[in-house]
Amino acid sequence: MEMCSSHLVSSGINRLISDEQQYDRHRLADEHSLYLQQLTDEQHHVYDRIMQSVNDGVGGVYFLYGYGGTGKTFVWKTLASGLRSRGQIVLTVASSGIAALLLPGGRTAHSRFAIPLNVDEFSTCNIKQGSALAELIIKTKLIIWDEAPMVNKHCIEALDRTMRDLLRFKNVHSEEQPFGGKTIVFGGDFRQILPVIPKGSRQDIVNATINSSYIWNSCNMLKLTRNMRLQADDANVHSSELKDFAEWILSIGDGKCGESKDGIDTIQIPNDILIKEWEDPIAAICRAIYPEMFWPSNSVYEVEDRAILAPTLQIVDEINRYMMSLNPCESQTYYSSDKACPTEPSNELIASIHTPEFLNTIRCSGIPNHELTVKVGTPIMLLRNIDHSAGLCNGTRLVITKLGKHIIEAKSMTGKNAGQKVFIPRMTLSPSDHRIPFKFQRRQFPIMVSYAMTINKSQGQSLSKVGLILKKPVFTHGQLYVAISRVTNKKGLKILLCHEEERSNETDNVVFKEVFRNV
Ligand SMILES: Nc1ncnc2c1ncn2[C@@H]1O[C@H](COP(=O)(O)OP(=O)(O)OP(=O)(O)O)[C@@H](O)[C@H]1O
Repeated sequence: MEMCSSHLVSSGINRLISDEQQYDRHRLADEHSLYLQQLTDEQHHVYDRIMQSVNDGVGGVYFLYGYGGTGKTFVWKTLASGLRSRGQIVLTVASSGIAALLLPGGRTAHSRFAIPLNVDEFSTCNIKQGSALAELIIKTKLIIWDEAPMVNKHCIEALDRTMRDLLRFKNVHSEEQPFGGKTIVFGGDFRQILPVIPKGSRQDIVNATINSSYIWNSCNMLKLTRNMRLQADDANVHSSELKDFAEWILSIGDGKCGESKDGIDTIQIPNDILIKEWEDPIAAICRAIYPEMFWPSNSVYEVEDRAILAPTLQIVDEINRYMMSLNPCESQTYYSSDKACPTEPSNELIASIHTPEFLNTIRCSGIPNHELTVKVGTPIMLLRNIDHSAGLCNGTRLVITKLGKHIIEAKSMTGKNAGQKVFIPRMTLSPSDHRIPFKFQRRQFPIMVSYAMTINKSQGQSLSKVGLILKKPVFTHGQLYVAISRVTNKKGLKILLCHEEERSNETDNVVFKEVFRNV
């Protein structure tokens, strides 16, 4: 949506620019020198390259490649504090709301750059020349875009096209320079789930990633290889055990574990992670991850920092229903009101098909179901950005504390706002799913129950206990890697396999190795 310039520019002051210059420069200068002393040699090299590019003002495109825990966020924080302490503007964005929360002053790329929801090779951002947002971009010294491999390359190309155009009055060569001659640094891990292309083939998915874009030819690669999370971790855990676990996770991400056949690897799950004793697989995985829920006299239902993951929504729903049945509190069901958006030209026949009753039956990811049953104590996940500064964005997990008629009260589970109570209102939501060939609106609380969630939805979450249930093997690139890398502690991970007739410790791992061809 185009930002209203008059609203953001009042009495000659561009609010978007002044917001970005409001940082406490003394505090940031102290923070910056502290971070700078701590940087490892490889982190320092990355920092120097990017700072050099900003200071020279010549622009440049960089990609910082490093798996989880190598300190990408640490480098982003050092860069941002260094430039902001000088009063310079750094825009920090991420492809998902959860990753954006980890960045200082972070926003999602879509909201920051007004990127359209449905993009193609001709798309541009909704930013007008002369608008407040255009001025902000012109004044920006550095753009940091985390988790870039999970977004469709057309989103990144839309920003490139827009910036080449916006900067042409400032830089006569902007149209020939990537991102109009600004410095931009992308980050991320190609082992994770790649852009989701509904009904897309393997080739379509690989083709939609940033390293299949024309932008990639201008990208300077920078790498981080040392796992800083493991170094910082609990000294009680034997470090060689942690190292082995981290290497096992990486070998799954790289597709270098197990035997390969027709592009699918068969891997073995270690005995201490596998759940072998079970009658009912759903009950068994729930008992492993939420044992307190099975204690008869228990009144404290610990759900924080835990989740059960599965590849498909169907199993996720089954687990959530099962877990809800263990909570003795009274349930409340909220029904959405759905309506079709008018079509042009208005068509009586279509209107008679898209009745509210028909719309109520539609279930798709990204919007809540028509019928939403919850209880006090139910863990939920937000499906929309509500208030980024309060840590309430798409993907934030909370626990319900009170159920009203028009509002739900909940408590944040993680992050700097953990424990804080918030109110969630009903919102009008429209699905952006290409598979629904017409537009409709649903008014409902923007939440889903999250005892269990799909692996795709868990990307970016950091959890102390993870249960992975595979009634069917994983089916796309990165799913197994993302599922098992949500925990850093081996003890927190349990896997239950029930996709074979006979009990086995083997399952599939899908890695599109061609995606690593040029990284
Ligand atoms: N040079 C450093 N000195 C001290 N601690 C560091 C350093 N670099 C990273 N860390 C710490 O290591 C942990 C992992 O770093 P960070 O979160 O930046 O990694 P990441 O690559 O962004 O991981 P992810 O992709 O999983 O978010 C953090 O606790 C961070 O504070």
